[in-house]
Amino acid sequence: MTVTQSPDASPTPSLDSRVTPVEPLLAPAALREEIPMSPTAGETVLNGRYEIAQVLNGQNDRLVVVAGPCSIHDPCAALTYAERLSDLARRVSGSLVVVMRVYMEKPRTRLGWKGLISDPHLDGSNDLNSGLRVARSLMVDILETGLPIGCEFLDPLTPRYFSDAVSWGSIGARTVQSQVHRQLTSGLSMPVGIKNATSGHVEDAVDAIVAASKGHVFPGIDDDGVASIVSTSGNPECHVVLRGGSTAPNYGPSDVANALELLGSAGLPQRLFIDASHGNSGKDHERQPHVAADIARRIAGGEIGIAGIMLESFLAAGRQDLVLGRTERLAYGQSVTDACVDWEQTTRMIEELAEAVEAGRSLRRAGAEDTPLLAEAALPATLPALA
Ligand SMILES: O=C[C@H](O)[C@H](O)COP(=O)(O)O
Ligand SMILES: C=C(OP(=O)(O)O)C(=O)O
Repeated sequence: MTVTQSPDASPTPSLDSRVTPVEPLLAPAALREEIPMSPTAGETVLNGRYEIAQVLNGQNDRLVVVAGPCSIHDPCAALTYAERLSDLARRVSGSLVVVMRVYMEKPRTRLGWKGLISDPHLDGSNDLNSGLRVARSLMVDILETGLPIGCEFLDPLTPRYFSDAVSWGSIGARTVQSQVHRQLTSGLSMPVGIKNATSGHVEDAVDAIVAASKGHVFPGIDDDGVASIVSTSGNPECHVVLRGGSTAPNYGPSDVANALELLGSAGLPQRLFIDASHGNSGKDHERQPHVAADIARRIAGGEIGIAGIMLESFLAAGRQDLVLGRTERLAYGQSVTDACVDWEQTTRMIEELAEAVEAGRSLRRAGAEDTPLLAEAALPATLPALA
């Protein structure tokens, strides 16, 4: 068969038959210079990382609460939420380390809006350079309220643009088995929660923690955006997040005990987070308070394996459909991805969790022995020295 080629065809016809023009992406260093972090914001990031690591390794008996919208679509509403959460966080700081969920990248089951970095104008124009600017700028503003930030890392290139602003990272249920994400995690500078797979399998998260704890060498970009060979030293601060599965939740005492046993048999610290949303609430926001109340009751009763909880929460309850290009139709402060609990419910849940931590403490103080949250022997040799 003779293949004829048109005169204006690509000089490499086997390349790019499905790629429309490639455009330049701004460089990470240029973005960081354009939107710098103040010393106060930088201190919030480092304090957040330090406090979360201390809770994870049992040196601090508070509970980490990662709360915020399923996704950020409106920076103004997100900042209003941050200001409220920051006040609440200060009030409960004796019992809880509150981190705001600032999710800028959304992994989709099939198709859908992929988050503020991918499509900041919510109109399908996919203006990634603006998306990176809006995302970093909002993160810096949130840090100024004194709140540390948590987010999911989805694209392997984007962390260089904003990971310096993040105190807690997550690898999601859809990417937990991905080698690319495990390599990425091995080089992240903060504690990272690894979700169980959407199937409910916790083993995948344990495998990812082991893989990410070691150093890797892989392709990436440098601060100038140049394709580079990246070498990492491994991340010893990864932990499981139980998020439920497609057929059942996994926040109950036996689910936690099984996950802790899996961690123990892999030589990992026996502490984990629980996501009150997603598979643990069947994506029904009205079930989240029940999940959080159950966890609060168990913490008050002395259960010690739970280091953190995730809540999907925003100003208004529920969710709404996003029609690309029709943002004037959107209700203020309501999620455009998964349904969230509203601000009033969030306050009640966080206060209840703070009381539970205090009750658990009193129980331990009253006990004949002072039960450590994590036995010294269970700490991995690789844990970094905490200043
Ligand atoms: O947390 C958000 C969603 O659960 C996740 O991005 C998947 O969303 P989808 O199933 O609506 O695509
Ligand atoms: C996508 C998320 O969760 P999961 O990976 O558990 O589905 C999320 O927390 O936004």
